Amino acid sequence: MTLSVTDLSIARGGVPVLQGLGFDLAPGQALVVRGPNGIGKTTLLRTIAGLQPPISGRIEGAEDCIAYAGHSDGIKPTLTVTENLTFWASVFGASGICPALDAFELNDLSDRHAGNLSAGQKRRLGLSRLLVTGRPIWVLDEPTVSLDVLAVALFADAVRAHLGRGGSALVATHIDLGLDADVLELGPYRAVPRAVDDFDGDFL
Ligand SMILES: Nc1ncnc2c1ncn2[C@@H]1O[C@H](COP(=O)(O)OP(=O)(O)OP(=O)(O)O)[C@@H](O)[C@H]1O
Repeated sequence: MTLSVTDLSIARGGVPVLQGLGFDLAPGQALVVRGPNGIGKTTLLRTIAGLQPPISGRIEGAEDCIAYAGHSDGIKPTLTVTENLTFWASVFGASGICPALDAFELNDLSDRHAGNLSAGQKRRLGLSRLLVTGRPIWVLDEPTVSLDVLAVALFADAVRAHLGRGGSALVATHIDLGLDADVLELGPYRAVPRAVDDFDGDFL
């Protein structure tokens, strides 16, 4: 399934941040979203994941196809690692959790309560959820935060394997993941602030 974004304009907190954005993300493709702090990477990914509406524009091919990993890991702290993955597998109808445990080297932690894991371990658990969703389009917001060098490599391997299976990935990151990826630079799409002259005199 190709994700197709056309003439997209988006806002955060009621303030336009990006406008006129368009791109396609095809099966097997990774697209790295780049831009300085505050330009709208998170806002773009939230919009594509369906967590907020755009101002205007079209997003096609996303419905029931997106697995989103945002800043929050979304883990259930009172459940063990295995119980968390089993819960998500049941939600998404996945047949097993072993590939997820293996890919993120979680087997030794499988009986630990998720709330007692370190930040990087929690992040590995949160990312492992991607593998039990069965969804083809991974939308990932700063996925490597808290990960050490080994875990970053595990994550990059998981993305490569996903692309090899015909999946795709849209990744906002400030680091080089070593992926064979295209780059979507958001600078040219920064929304133009309204000129002071555009405001009604009574408002000012
Ligand atoms: N909850 C919010 N309410 C209002 N404005 C927000 C909110 N969250 C972010 N913003 C603003 O929206 C704009 C876009 O923020 P966003 O988080 O999408 O940027 P980003 O490119 O992901 O930044 P970073 O690289 O720092 O994570 C920024 O100006 C930010 O200050």
